[in-house]
Amino acid sequence: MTEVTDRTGARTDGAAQLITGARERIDALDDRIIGLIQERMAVSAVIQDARITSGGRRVNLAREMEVLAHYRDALGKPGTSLAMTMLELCRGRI
Ligand SMILES: C=C(O[C@@H]1C=C(C(=O)O)C=C[C@H]1O)C(=O)O
Repeated sequence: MTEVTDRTGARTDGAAQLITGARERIDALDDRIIGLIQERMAVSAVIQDARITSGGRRVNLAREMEVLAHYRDALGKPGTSLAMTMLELCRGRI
């Protein structure tokens, strides 16, 4: 059993190679997801700043309900948790 196999938890070299390649794809996907979240945070900040400058409030709960429903419809109940975390990243804690 090679060192690669130890790191993956696989019991065969073939499985270890498959896992190593798939993990590289996951790391690349995670980089893209993080980049998209950072892009979303920047766009969200533009909206919040415009609303505050106009005399409004940072948070708009009706819109947040739409965002939460969007994620729940696509991903199920854990999608709601994911969206809540993302909203916190975008507008801070409320
Ligand atoms: C970006 C907005 O402002 C806030 C941030 C939101 C978001 O990041 O999706 C949603 C609603 C608001 O609480 C908006 O009103 O669209």
